[in-house]
Amino acid sequence: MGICFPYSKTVYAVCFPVIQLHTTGATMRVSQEVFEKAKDQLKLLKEDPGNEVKLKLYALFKQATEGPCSSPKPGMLDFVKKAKWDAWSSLGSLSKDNARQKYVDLVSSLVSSKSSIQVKDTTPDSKHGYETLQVTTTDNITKIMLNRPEKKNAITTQMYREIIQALEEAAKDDSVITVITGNGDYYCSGNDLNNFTNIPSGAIEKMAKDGAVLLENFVKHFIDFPKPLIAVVNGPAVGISVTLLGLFDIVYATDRATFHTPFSELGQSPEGCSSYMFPKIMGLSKANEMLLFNKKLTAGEAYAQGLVTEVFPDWTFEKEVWIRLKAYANLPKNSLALSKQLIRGVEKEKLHAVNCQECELLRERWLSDECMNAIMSFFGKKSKL
Ligand SMILES: CCCCCCC/C=C/C(=O)SCCNC(=O)CCNC(=O)[C@H](O)C(C)(C)COP(=O)(O)OP(=O)(O)OC[C@H]1O[C@@H](n2cnc3c(N)ncnc32)[C@H](O)[C@@H]1OP(=O)(O)O
Repeated sequence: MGICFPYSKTVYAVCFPVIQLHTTGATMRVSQEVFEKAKDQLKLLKEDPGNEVKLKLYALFKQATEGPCSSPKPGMLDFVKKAKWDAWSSLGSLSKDNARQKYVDLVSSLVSSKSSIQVKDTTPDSKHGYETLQVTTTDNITKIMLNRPEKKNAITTQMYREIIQALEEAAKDDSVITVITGNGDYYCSGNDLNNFTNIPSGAIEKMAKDGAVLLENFVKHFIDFPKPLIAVVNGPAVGISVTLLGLFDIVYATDRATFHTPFSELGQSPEGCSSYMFPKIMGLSKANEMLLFNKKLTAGEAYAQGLVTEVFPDWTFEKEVWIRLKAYANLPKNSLALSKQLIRGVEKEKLHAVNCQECELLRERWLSDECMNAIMSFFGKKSKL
C-alpha cells in the first residue's frame, strides 16, 4: 500500500533527487555548491523513489541545514509529520557536514541508478571498522555477530564499546530487525575475566568506576533499542549474555544452548536488568535459583521458564531461524518499531533505575576479596591444566 505524502513545494524539491555529482571522498567536506546542485537535481527525477527514500532525503536535508531535530514530537495520529519527525530525529547528533555528505551520496545514487528508482541491494553489506564483531545488513536484517570464537566470544571492554556502536548504527540504518548471535560453538561466555586482570595497584577503584560507567551505558543501549531485537542463541550462554536476554524481544535457541549466570560463584551480582526482569519473566523462586544459586538451565528449561521463545534442534537451527527472521523482516518497519516501543515504553524508566542500581552494586563487588579471589581462581585453575 502506497502512502500519499502531501509534500509542500519546498519539501518536494528537497525530496526528489537527480544529480550528476562529482563524487567526493567520504571524509571530504561537501561544499555548499555541491549540496545546492544535489538539491536542484532532485527536481529532475522522473520516478518516485518511494516514501522511505523521500523520508531519508527529508531528514538528511533538515539535519544538513538546521542540525539535530529539536522541534516537539507530533502526535501519534499525525502520521506524516510524525514519520518526518521520526526520520529527522533518528539522525541523532549527526553533524551537518556528515548529513550533507550523506544527502549528496544518496542523491547521487538515485541519479546514477538506471531507472531512477533505487534498486535494493540484497548482497550482505558488511560493516568495517569492527575488530570483535562481524556486522552485516541484508534482507532488512542487521546481524551483529560476536566474533571471538577462540575465546568463546567473551566480551572485552573493546567488544562492549563495539556492540554499543553497532546498536547505535543498527538503530538508524534501513534494517527492520536486529539480531545478535555468536560465531563458533558458543553464543557468549560473558564478561571477559581479563577485564579485571593486570590492573596496576592503586588503579582498582578507577577500574571499578570506569567498568560500572561502561556497563551502565552498554545496558542502556539495550533498554533503549528502538527496533525489534532478536537473540539467536547458537550455543551455551554465560553471565551478561544471559541476563541481557530479558531485554530482547524474541530469543531463539539451539537445543545445545545452556544458560548460566554464575554470579555468586564469582563474588559478583546480577546485571543487565535481570534482578528485575528475571523474577518478572520466570517468577521469584526460579529467578533465585539462577541468579543466587548459579543454576545452569538447559534450553528446554529456559523455554519452560519463558526466558527463551522457542528451541530448535541444533541441526536445523540456523536454517529454520533465518527463514523465520527473513519473513519477519518483511513486515512494515515503522509498525514494528512503534509497537515495540509501545510495549517496552511502559517499563523504560524502571529499567533505567534498575540498571543504575545494579551497576552501583557491581562497582562495589568488583573491589571485594570475594570477587578478586574468584577471578584469580578461574585463571589459576587454567594455568594448572
Ligand atoms: C568492564 C565492564 C565489565 C562489565 C562486567 C559485567 C558483569 C558481567 C558478568 C559476567 O558475565 S559473569 C560471567 C563471566 N564468565 C565466566 O565466568 C565464564 C568463564 N569461562 C568458563 O567458565 C569456561 O571458559 C567456559 C565458558 C565454560 C568454556 O569452557 P571450555 O573448557 O569449553 O573452554 P575454555 O578452554 O575454558 O575456553 C577457551 C578459551 O576461552 C577463554 N575464555 C572463555 N571464557 C572466558 C571469559 N569469560 N573470560 C576470559 N577468557 C575466557 C579461556 O580462558 C580459553 O582461553 P585460552 O586458555 O585458550 O587462552
